[in-house]
Amino acid sequence: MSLSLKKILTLVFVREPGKILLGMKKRGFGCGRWNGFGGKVEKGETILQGAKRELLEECGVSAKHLESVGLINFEFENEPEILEVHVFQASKYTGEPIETEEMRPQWYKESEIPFHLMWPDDELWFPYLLSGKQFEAFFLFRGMDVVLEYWIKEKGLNLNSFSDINKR
Ligand SMILES: Nc1nc2c([nH]c(=O)n2[C@H]2C[C@H](O)[C@@H](COP(=O)(O)OP(=O)(O)OP(=O)(O)O)O2)c(=O)[nH]1
Repeated sequence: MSLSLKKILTLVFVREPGKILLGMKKRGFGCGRWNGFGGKVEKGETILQGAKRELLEECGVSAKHLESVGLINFEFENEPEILEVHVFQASKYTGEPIETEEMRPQWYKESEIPFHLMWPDDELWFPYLLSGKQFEAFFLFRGMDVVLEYWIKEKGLNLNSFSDINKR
């Protein structure tokens, strides 16, 4: 039996027409990078509940409805654990974003997303998120900065329609 350890995580992007809410991660994993809001799903909660809880905890925004947009598996070279990240977007929400101990939120125009200050894979799948296409993706990292291999496919399409299969 192969031992694959999977950690289930959430990632939520709050959207307004032409704008997206990002947060500067102030501590822990991904510190110093702009990202959506999210974290580990806790025991006893659903993925959706976990996503809403993290969004509220990290920036004070309460999502009325979350739409599922993506599923990304991350592997890190020489590490057994796989991160399964469930990506959502919220366009209906209450509350104004506030800074918390974990995140400093800021609205960005969709045309001015600071990819050079984000996880390097984000630039590759954001086009799907921004154009409202559901997607699945896989990234193999060396450390935190180098993507060794990846694929991205639009959900619902078959293997022949992979939009990217790459080795770098
Ligand atoms: N955009 C983007 N987000 C990522 C990548 N990898 C990755 O784990 N994330 C997200 C998923 C989660 O939202 C977040 C990591 O969660 P976390 O470790 O901060 O979880 P947490 O808040 O429960 O952690 P903790 O500090 O409370 O222990 O980063 C990536 O490559 N790109």
